Parts: sequence; C-alpha cells; structure tokens
Amino acid sequence: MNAPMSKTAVPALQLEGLRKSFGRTEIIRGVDLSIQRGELHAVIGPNGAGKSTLFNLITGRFAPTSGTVRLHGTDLAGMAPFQINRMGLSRSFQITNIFPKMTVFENVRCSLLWSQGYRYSFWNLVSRSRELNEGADEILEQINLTARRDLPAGVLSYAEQRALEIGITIAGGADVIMLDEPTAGMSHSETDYIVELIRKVTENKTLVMVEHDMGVVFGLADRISVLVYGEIIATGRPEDVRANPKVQEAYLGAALEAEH
Ligand SMILES: Nc1ncnc2c1ncn2[C@@H]1O[C@H](COP(=O)(O)OP(=O)(O)OP(=O)(O)O)[C@@H](O)[C@H]1O
Repeated sequence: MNAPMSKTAVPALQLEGLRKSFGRTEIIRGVDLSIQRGELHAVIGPNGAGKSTLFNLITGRFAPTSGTVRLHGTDLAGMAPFQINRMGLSRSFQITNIFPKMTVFENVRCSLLWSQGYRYSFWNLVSRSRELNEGADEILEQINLTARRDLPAGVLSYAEQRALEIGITIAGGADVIMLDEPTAGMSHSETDYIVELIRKVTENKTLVMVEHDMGVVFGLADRISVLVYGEIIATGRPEDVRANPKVQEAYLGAALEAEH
C-alpha cells in the first residue's frame, strides 16, 4: 500500500452499476468497485471474462451501456480518452505501443509533449523544450533506460520495450496508472525486472492492472478483484481472495495449478 486508506477519502476510481453490451451480448454485467488512492489493484479472471472491456470502459474507449465511472469523484460520462488522460489517468496497451524508428528518448519526449497538450505559447518554446528534455531524461532514469537513450526503440529487447511502454504511460505524470498484462510473454527474470519497475514507478500512485501471472498479482497487489463472466465475484486482500472458495472454484484453482 502506497498511502494510508481512509474510509472517508474520495476513491481514485469508483465504478457503479457498470454494464456493457455488444449487440445483444452483455459482457460487463453490473460491476461495482472502489479503488482508493495509492492502492495497487489487480483484476484477474479467465480469458474472455471482460477484463479488457472493463479497462476500455474506465479509460473512455468504450461508453458504458449503463452505470458510472468516477475518477477522483468526477463522473467521466461522455469524456473522450484524451480528456480522461489529462485528468490524470494513463493506460498501457497489451500490444506494444511504441514508435520503433524513433529513439528511446524521443518516444518518451513525444509522450510528454502529448500529455501536456498545447497550453504553452510559442514564446515559451525554448524553455518548454528544455523542460521536456529534462522531463524525458528523468523518466528514462526511472525506467533504467538511460544507457539506451539514443537507440531506435525498435532495437530494444522485448522486456526493455515493455519498460519503455511503462515509461510512456507514466510520462504525463498521471496519478492513476492502468497496465494491461505488463508481464505478458516474459521470462521469469524479465518478469521480476518489470515487477520491480512497476513498484518503483507507481510509488504514491494508484495502479490498476490486468495480469495473468499469479506470482505477479499476489506479489504486487494490495487488493485483487476477480472478474468472471462480466461480474466481480470477489474483491479483497490477496490472502482473502486466495482463500475464497468461490474464487477457487471459478478461477484460482486452475490458474494456480497452471503456475506449477
Ligand atoms: N468490440 C467488441 N465487440 C464485440 N464483442 C467484444 C468486443 N470486445 C470484446 N468482446 C467480447 O467480450 C468478451 C470479453 O472480452 P475481453 O477482451 O474484455 O476479455 P478479457 O477478460 O480481457 O480476455 P483475455 O484475458 O483473453 O484478454 C469476449 O467474448 C469478446 O469476444
């Protein structure tokens, strides 16, 4: 836990009665969830349970069929993803989302520039440029890619590219970070490396991640939600979720076995 939880504090994220249908099929079937500021929260569940859809509802990529999403108390209804992003929520994608021909530095700088919008005037360009460069170098330091600064991003190893993607996600200074399967396709050592990185870059921030690797989930999350067929069947601390018979039956028994 990054910050003390208080029952009276406005949650970083609050989902109420959230539903989403595609055609006649209801994929998200009434989700209620509060995630406190500073919490590291993992969403787990079987393939096709609706985890990516839930992500897309939170980030404004999909409009809910009904229900609300609140970010720090503000209802996000009708907002475009970029507006939600500028309110302090930033997400990564499952598919690597970097510009391979641009340098590592330029990738981060570009994302900083984008997140700041166009609120600076032309006359501020020089100082803005210095600020951006310093900001991008700070991010590179945080994600341990300073030594790779001037290489085209496309030549980085897979794990380094995922680290860069995390850098791009946090670059705008968002305080709610959403990561979609950050360790997918990684070896054990690459996974350990990315987990440490996530821990470092989410200090004093709220994290929501979808992740299939139960070692990562149980090692990192303060609380876990289990999504099955579009419904959250349990939310709680890792030890409580692990011991929950409903979760064991619906998902965790099989998922934990698959780990071994
Ligand atoms: N845009 C869409 N149109 C129609 N159906 C969709 C759309 N997006 C997702 N679905 C369906 O919704 C269901 C849930 O998909 P989703 O990708 O959210 O699951 P998931 O839990 O993220 O799965 P995985 O762990 O495999 O990534 C699937 O049956 C999928 O086919």
